[in-house]
Amino acid sequence: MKTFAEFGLEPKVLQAITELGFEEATPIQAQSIPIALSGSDMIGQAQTGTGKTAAFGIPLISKISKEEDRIVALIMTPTRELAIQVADEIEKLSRFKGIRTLPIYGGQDIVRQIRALKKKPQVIIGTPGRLLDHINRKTIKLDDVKMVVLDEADEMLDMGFMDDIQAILQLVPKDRQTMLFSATMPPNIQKLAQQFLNNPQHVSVIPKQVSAPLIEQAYIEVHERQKFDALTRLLDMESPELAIVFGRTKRRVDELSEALQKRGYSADGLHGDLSQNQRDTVMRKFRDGSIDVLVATDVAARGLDVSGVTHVINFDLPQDPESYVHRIGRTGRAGKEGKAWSFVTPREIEHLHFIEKVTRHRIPRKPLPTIAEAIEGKQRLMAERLLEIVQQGEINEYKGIAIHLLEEYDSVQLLSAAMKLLTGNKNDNTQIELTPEEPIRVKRRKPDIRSSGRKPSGGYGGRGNGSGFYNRQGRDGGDRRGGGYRGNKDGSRSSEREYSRGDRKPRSDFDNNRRPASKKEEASFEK
Ligand SMILES: Nc1ncnc2c1ncn2[C@@H]1O[C@H](COP(=O)(O)OP(=O)(O)OP(=O)(O)O)[C@@H](O)[C@H]1O
Ligand SMILES: [Mg+2]
Repeated sequence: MKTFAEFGLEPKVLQAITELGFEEATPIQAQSIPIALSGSDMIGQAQTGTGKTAAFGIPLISKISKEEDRIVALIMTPTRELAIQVADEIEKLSRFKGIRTLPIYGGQDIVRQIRALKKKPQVIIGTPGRLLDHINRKTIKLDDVKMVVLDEADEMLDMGFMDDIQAILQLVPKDRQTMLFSATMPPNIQKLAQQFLNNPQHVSVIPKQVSAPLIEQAYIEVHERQKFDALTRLLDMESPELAIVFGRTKRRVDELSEALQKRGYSADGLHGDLSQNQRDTVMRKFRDGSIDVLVATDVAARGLDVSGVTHVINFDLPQDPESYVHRIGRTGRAGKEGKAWSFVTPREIEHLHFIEKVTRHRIPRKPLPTIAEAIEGKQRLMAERLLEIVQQGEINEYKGIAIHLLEEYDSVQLLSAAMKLLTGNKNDNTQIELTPEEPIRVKRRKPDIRSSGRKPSGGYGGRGNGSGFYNRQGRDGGDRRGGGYRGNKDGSRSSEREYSRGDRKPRSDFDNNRRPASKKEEASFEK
């Protein structure tokens, strides 16, 4: 293990790293930091939650002078939430050095961004669409950019950002340093790397399994109509500190977060159709713990780092194994443990096996939590909360009435009644009906892709899963977005992607007679 002092970093950067509580460099950091400091281009791959942000962030800020009054570094991320988060981490890393960072993303008032740009930030972190918008308006100039980072590059291409990224990179002076981080290395990423990276060094922390080892995975077999009860029982049984529940569609996320709220859970939803203000508010609440269940589409699958996420629940299975890996990677981060549960309908078992095969990890089956287990979980939580309050003290004003009650009633009875009062805040009788989702099926992949194997090192080797999945044919972003998105900068694309992953039109063979073909649903598929 390497300490950060061994990289020869300046004291102000070291001090910030210490304040962040980082003691040793993670493997991807140990390998990337010296390469990035040397000025070489690089391509990095490592498991979720292993500190890739600091792996490029530390060398990046180390190479910037405080006196600089132009944009010298540009970081691109696929989603707005990620732009904010990465900006935040870079800012923390450079707080003693005093580097100015600015996140730039769609959905935010452009005039406000232009005003912020006048304060001469040195590092810009943004989504490609909005960045290009500023470049075209000449409110962002790239003439002095010396470092470019593409974070979650494969995802950006999947979202249809290839043209924008190419347009941006063409405008950055050629003698820059470029760092590309990507979970997978499909041909379109390789093409991008060939086109824009100069003799890149590959850093691939090759794990035995694709997903982070600290995540305990399990699945529960449920019928579509049992899913909601299964979820509430699971939440009660496990009482997560913070949980992310992934739903397949925006409609699903809306219905589910509303249903959870009705049942008394502190939950809220996140997807690409919400206004930027709503998205920011939900994320802020989740980060500060004022909501403890975040219901989200895949917009939250990549890169998001919220400490305290103890559980990820796939209410609906994702279409792609790679999306599964990213979703569950929202827990089990930075050396902490986490649990990932997936609901699988009987018709999706084959798809689950496919995910197991690609991720090279057997996912054990667990039984549906019983009502008794759910109640027990709730009681345990209440008992914990009671004891916490006892330890905190500050209950003197209740002691008088307590003594008075104890003179007349039995202590066990009194405490039980108090617990009943505490646990009874959830309105379990509210009828909940969710619009059913169609089951996910195994997508037929070209046989040569799955059997191609991968090169463990030195090439575009993927993450070491050995299945060749990470080398599969690229789903070229360019033809995903269709013709009509231009001028509707990156916000709309994130929403398109939410559909393109799993929200296929309902198939005629899916429960046609049970499926209410509501207008809302149809509209949501047409968008
Ligand atoms: N050396 C370190 N020691 C301890 N914690 C660290 C270290 N480096 C980073 N972290 C913390 O680990 C968490 C995960 O880091 P980060 O978000 O960069 O992971 P990632 O590899 O980019 O994950 P993902 O693939 O999901 O994007 C963050 O909270 C970060 O502050
Ligand atoms: Mg990341």
